[in-house]
Formats: sequence, C-alpha cells, structure tokens
Amino acid sequence: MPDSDVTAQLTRLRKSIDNIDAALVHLLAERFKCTQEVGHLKATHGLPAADPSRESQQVERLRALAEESELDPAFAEKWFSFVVAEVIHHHEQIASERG
Ligand SMILES: O=C(O)C(=O)C[C@]1(C(=O)O)C=C[C@@H](O)C=C1
Repeated sequence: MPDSDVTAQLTRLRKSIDNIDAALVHLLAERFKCTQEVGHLKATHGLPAADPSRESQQVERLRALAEESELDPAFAEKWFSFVVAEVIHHHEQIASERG
C-alpha cells in the first residue's frame, strides 16, 4: 500500500477517534453532573456515599452490555470502578463540606 494511502487511512481513523473521545468527555461530564446532584441529595438526607448493592447491579448490567458489544467485560468493570471511586470521593467531599 502506498505511503499516501496509509496516511489517508490513518487520518480518517484518527478523525473518528477524536469524535469518539469528544463524545466520551461530553457523556462523562453529564454523568458527573448527575452524580453531583446525587451527592447533594445524599448529604442532605444523611445517606451513605457508597451503595454497594446498586454498584453490584450496575456491574452485572455493564458486563452483559460489554459482552453483547464485544468489549472486554473486565475492562468495562475496571472503567466503571474507576469512575465510581471518583464519584464516591466527590460525595464524601460534599458531605464533609456540609459538616
Ligand atoms: O446511585 C448512587 O447511589 C450513586 O451515588 C451513584 C453511583 C454511580 O456513580 O453510579 C456512585 C456511588 C454508589 O456507590 C453507586 C452508584
């Protein structure tokens, strides 16, 4: 394959990658807006930051969705745990600011 074709293919694929990364950032921003509201709700009503039974349900659902989509379920769970750890940290901060 000529070098110019390789470059064109790489450029095309990188444009899609950039669009997907932008969508992921926007989706994550919306998710964190929701979880910030959840954090305030929980702090107001004295509810714990973490809800392990809800997380188990979410992990089960996400692993099934990952399998359907041919995404590694272990990776989906790792991504989810990483995000939720940050959410719980935010919840704890909100609760501590309320005293
Ligand atoms: O649903 C909640 O109770 C949340 O606080 C949100 C969320 C999540 O990010 O999905 C975060 C922490 C909980 O342990 C479970 C789920």
